[in-house]
Amino acid sequence: MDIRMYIDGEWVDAANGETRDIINPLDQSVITQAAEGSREDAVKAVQAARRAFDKGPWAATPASERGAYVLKVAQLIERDKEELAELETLDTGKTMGESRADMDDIAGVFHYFAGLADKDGGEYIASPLPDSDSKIVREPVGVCGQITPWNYPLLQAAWKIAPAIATGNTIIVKPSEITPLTTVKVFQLMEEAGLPAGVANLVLGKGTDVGAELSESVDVDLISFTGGIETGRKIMQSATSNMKKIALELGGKNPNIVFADADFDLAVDQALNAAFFHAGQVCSAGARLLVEESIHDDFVKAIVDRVKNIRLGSGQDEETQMGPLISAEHLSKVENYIEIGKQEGATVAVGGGRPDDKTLQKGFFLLPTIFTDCRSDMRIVQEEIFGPVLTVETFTSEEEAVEKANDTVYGLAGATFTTDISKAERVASGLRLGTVWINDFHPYFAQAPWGGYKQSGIGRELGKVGMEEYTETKHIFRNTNPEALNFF
Ligand SMILES: NC(=O)c1ccc[n+]([C@@H]2O[C@H](COP(=O)([O-])OP(=O)(O)OC[C@H]3O[C@@H](n4cnc5c(N)ncnc54)[C@H](O)[C@@H]3O)[C@@H](O)[C@H]2O)c1
Ligand SMILES: C[N+](C)(C)CC=O
Repeated sequence: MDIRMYIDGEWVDAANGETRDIINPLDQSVITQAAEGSREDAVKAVQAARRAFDKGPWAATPASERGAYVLKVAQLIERDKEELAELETLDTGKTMGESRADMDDIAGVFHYFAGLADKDGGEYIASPLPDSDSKIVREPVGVCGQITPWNYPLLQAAWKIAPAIATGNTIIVKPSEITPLTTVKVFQLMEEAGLPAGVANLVLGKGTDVGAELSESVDVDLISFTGGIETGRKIMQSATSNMKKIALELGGKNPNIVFADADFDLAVDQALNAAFFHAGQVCSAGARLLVEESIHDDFVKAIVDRVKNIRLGSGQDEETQMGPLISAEHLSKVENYIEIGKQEGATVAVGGGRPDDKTLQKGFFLLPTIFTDCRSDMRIVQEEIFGPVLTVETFTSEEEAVEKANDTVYGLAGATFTTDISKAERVASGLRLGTVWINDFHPYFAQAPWGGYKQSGIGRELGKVGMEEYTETKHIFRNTNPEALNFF
């Protein structure tokens, strides 16, 4: 597959000719080489997007027509779903089941925003002044930079691309430099759908070059970023160059609260799903288990027994339940956290190292790991590890559970398991999180907003509110009987 950039309707190599090896996390083989863009390429893409917004017809194209383009992209994604899923698995190591679920979500997101594109006709409000009309309309923000991470490469891009182009913006997408494959493929599909030149641009390359250029550029009106908290901080600072709008989807340290009255088997099953789906490399992973003290020992025994049976392997093998981590660098970061946990006095109940299986030695595999005897003040409980590592704490009252769950700088998502629905509703209301699941973990879909409280982010993606992030609100006031005031 030709991994080049798409700028102003043309597929191009990096201006300086640089390329990067794209590594398969399963066995460290080189999948392909990708163009490695620089600031120079980012500047060209911003200029193309600027021209397409300021001079092109895109923003003024009827919303129903823009919606039709977005719908066409959805249909092309559905047509190529299996190929896209295979590419995502190759690039990230996630299982084919996980990749197929991503592709379903991605097609759903394009369908949803295609449908919303022409639904907002503005609104008249009751003007308090006589002889006047007062109308509120929403218009596109302008040129949008969109920076995405490696864990859900295409899904996170789709959440940004679909609402942005549906509302008449022009975009420059910068995927993670280590996982560009599916984003490139979807740009090929957008070209096939007939999107005009300059409306959607793709620049590959490092965050510190391409990403920084997009965040600093005074020609970019909005930056939408999904990634780590420290990168988010830098982007927020760079965005002050022209006070661009920012949307930040950052990390999480997500609590999963299990009460003694929960359906035990369901809660065990979902605690594993929460923590180990995609090897825990999920912003909303339920990495922090809070179990009511009276069932702690039984619960830990049950999850440890099941964790021992999790099948590690190639994402392409339909029997595999957990793939490798994304890179050598990330594996070493997660292993370091396991050492920190031991030094802090937590107990490794299961896992804690790399697998012995000889067939897995070339991949970035780590055994699913559970720490017990954890305290809220430990680094492994407070910091986002972003790997298959679960910490377990206990509580003895509803109030203590909520207090402990809220005791991190993050506020992305979390869950509670109980058969007492009133208790579940009280807990959901007490949690300072953007998403709360009751008796479930992980569901998200195009219709519901996604985003974080506290340091998990700013703004929301998905839902109507996610669409509004890509619009400016304008008040148009018309005096229907103008007369001179003669003040001066
Ligand atoms: N809240 C959410 O919805 C959500 C979803 C997925 C991932 N995440 C978070 O993403 C993180 C993992 O992803 P990652 O390791 O790719 O994150 P990262 O912050 O290292 O990188 C994300 C993107 O930012 C770019 N980047 C890096 N430095 C930059 C800079 N100085 N200026 C501009 N761009 C820069 C990278 O090249 C990449 O494209 C985790 O913290 C995870 O929780 C959050
Ligand atoms: C937003 N989500 C859950 C799809 C991916 C987070 O990493």
